[in-house]
Formats: sequence, structure tokens, C-alpha cells
Amino acid sequence: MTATHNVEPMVKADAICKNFGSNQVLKGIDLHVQPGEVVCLIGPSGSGKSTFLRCINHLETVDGGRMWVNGKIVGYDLKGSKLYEQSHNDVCRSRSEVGMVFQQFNLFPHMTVLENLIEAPRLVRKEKKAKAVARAMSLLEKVGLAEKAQSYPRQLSGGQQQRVAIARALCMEPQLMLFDEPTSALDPELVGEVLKVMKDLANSGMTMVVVTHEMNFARDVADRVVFMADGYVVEQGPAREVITNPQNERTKAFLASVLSEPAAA
Ligand SMILES: Nc1ncnc2c1ncn2[C@@H]1O[C@H](COP(=O)(O)OP(=O)(O)OP(=O)(O)O)[C@@H](O)[C@H]1O
Repeated sequence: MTATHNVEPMVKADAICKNFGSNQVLKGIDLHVQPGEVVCLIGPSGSGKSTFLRCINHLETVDGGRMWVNGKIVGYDLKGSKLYEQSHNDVCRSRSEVGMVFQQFNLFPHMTVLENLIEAPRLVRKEKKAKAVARAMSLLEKVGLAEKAQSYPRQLSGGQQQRVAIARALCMEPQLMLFDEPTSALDPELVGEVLKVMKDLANSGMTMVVVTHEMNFARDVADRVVFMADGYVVEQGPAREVITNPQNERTKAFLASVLSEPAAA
């Protein structure tokens, strides 16, 4: 929400292509995300939004194009020739600059909330326990769950688990946060509490790329909305403009279909 321009983009994707067998899922995606910018990816099911998000975070290799995150080149180029392959250590280091939140919360069920939060900083960064605990507690305060620190995930609602997952991603002090339909698995009455945490994060200046079907969030919180269909970016622009006055016929049809669905909350 406080995008900085004329500086190195946080995400620079140039002509990203991705195939699963004969299925061409991404057909040349160009997208630059500036530090502090909040970008929502919207589009019909199967258009490649999640795949693109996963390419940003090295969770998928790419079959063409180049991707930079925070100034470092990510992944592969030229169909498996692996010109830009990084060492395992480089991948781990740059992954820790990126926090990712999934549709399913993916918390460790046998660990308490606090243990979920301090695991990665202790393992990856060899951080002292006291420091990891202090940061974890401060993040749990931020997402309104400090009193649940000693609970297990199964004792929390879906909305609370997703707020823990966001706090856990933030524990690694990422430069960029990726959200892959973070509210899709939630009961409608729990969606708002997660969107509120995400809105606070956006207001704090975090760079965010969010795959979502929550059009009100996209309109009110994002700086930019990118509409994808069939592996292409079809339309993009300032969030409110794209959502309220789309120019492309496919964007219009998509928005008409989702906006006519019953409200989530
Ligand atoms: N690991 C995989 N192996 C094979 N095909 C895959 C894999 N992941 C995704 N796909 C295919 O890639 C296409 C795009 O999927 P993706 O999940 O990126 O779309 P999406 O726009 O995020 O959809 P949705 O809104 O339903 O989540 C789909 O046809 C999907 O079946």
C-alpha cells in the first residue's frame, strides 16, 4: 500500500512459461512488483495463478523466462538446461526472504502454536530460543492470538489457524509475502478476521502478492489487480479501476460471475 517506484522491483518476472506435460499453464507472464506494493492475482479456476505464485517462491521450476526476487535470479531457463540454477544453500537463503501462506494452514499438528512459530528461525537461522520466542510472541500479539501460544492447532478455529500460519511466515522476517487463496478453506464467518490481519500487514508496508477470489479485499486493499486467464495476463491496473471498470471482455465476464455469487460474510 506504500509502493516505492524507480527502485529495483521486489519481483521481476519476464516471460515466465510453465508446462505440466503438454499442458501449457503459463504462456509468458511479465509482472514487476515494487517494494511495498500489494498485488492481487485474480482469474478463473485453472488460469495459472497458483502456479505463477509457486514459481516466484522456487516451488516450481520454470520452462522459460526469468524470475528475480529481491534482486536475485530464481530458478531455471531454457527447458531444463538450468542455466540459472542456484545452489541448495542459495535457494534456502532466498526462500527465507519470502513468506508464503497457503489455502490449507499446514501447521505442524504435534507442535504448539509457539513451537510452530519458533521452529524455522531456530533451525534455519540457528537463532537463540529466547530471541525466537520474543519475536514469535510479538507476532502472535499482532494477529491477536498471544493467549493461544501453548494451544495445539487442533484446538483452534480455521481462522485462528490461518492467523498463526501468517504469523509463522512473518517469523522469518520476509521481504515479500505470498498468499495463495488464504481464505478459501474457511467458513464464511471466519474470512473477515484473516483479511483484517492481511490488511494490517499491507498497511505496514509489506510487499504482497495475493491470489484471491475476495474481490472486496482486492478492490479496497490492493494497489494493483492482475487478471489472468489461460496462462496469460489479460488485464491489469489500479485495483479499484480494474474491479469497478474492467476494460477487457473476459475480465468483465469473470467479475460479473464472481460478484454475482453470494457474499462470503
Ligand atoms: N503439479 C501439477 N501437475 C500437473 N498439472 C498441474 C499441477 N499444478 C497445476 N496444474 C495444472 O495447471 C493448471 C493451472 O493450475 P493453477 O492451480 O495454477 O490455476 P489457478 O488459476 O490457481 O486455479 P484455482 O483458482 O482453481 O486455484 C491447471 O490445469 C492444473 O490442473
